[in-house]
Amino acid sequence: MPASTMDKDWLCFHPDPSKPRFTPPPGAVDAHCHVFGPAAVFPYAPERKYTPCDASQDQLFALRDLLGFERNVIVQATCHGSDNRALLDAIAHSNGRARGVASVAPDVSEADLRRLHEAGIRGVRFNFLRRLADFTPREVLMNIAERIAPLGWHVVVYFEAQDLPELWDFFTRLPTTVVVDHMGRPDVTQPINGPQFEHFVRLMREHPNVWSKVSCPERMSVSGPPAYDDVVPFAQRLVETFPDRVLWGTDWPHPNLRTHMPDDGTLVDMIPRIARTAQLQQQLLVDNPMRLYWA
Ligand SMILES: O=C(O)c1cc(C(=O)O)oc(=O)c1
Repeated sequence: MPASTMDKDWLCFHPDPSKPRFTPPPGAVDAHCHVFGPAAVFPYAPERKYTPCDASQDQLFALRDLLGFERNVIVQATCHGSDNRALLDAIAHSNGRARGVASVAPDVSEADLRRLHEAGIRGVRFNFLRRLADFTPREVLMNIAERIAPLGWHVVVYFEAQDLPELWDFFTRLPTTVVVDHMGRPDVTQPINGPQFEHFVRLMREHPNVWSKVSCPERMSVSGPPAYDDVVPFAQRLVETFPDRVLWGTDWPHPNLRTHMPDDGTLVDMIPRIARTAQLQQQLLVDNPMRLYWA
């Protein structure tokens, strides 16, 4: 099978997203999105767990403009492993309007880290979902975290809520800002004040270096599109409790969705439901991501 043949059941991103009704504030940042390939130029990693459709930097930048955003934070997708070339090329062609979160190999050199910084990388991503990445020992990850800390970078962590108890000690020992992808993937059929989500809120309350992305309703919702009503209270609670430690992103091109592909315009229209004042929207979309990525 050629390297670029996408998985049989792969859903490609929405071909024609709507223009949102909500207008983001000037300078808004889509702080979680990816590029895939194109594989002919930037091949997918041999150790990848999925083969997606190509989703290029030009398509990402066109979406950014359609949605009314000014900047992107591009997060290394697991299908590219620790080969960050597609990500770096996208940042290089963004006219200063993109920064990135990379994946790095344990033996990455100091010189490589400095080059990544020059190229616009401001964090590394650790993935704890076995369907996406192979297990890496905690001490190996801790060593990477200790080496990126002096650069002022942060660690982005992706895990599912049921794994937080086991990961708690590791997360709370990290020497950097820690940014949690997709609210720590709560089971939104459980109560908002039930033990699972309370545990995550406690992590953020007790550890002021922990931030959360209030992203990916399309992944968590059981009630489904276009409103994703069941996810709203979870995101709203984090935005209102920790207004200076939340980020928002589209998650375009939405890897591994199986049931439907969201209209990205609809996702943007959820923002005023989760950040209900102009002040909260300004923090979520502009002030917080600018502090973390463009300071
Ligand atoms: O849930 C996922 O499948 C997923 C995958 C990736 C990735 O492969 O990098 O990134 C995400 O933010 C979410």
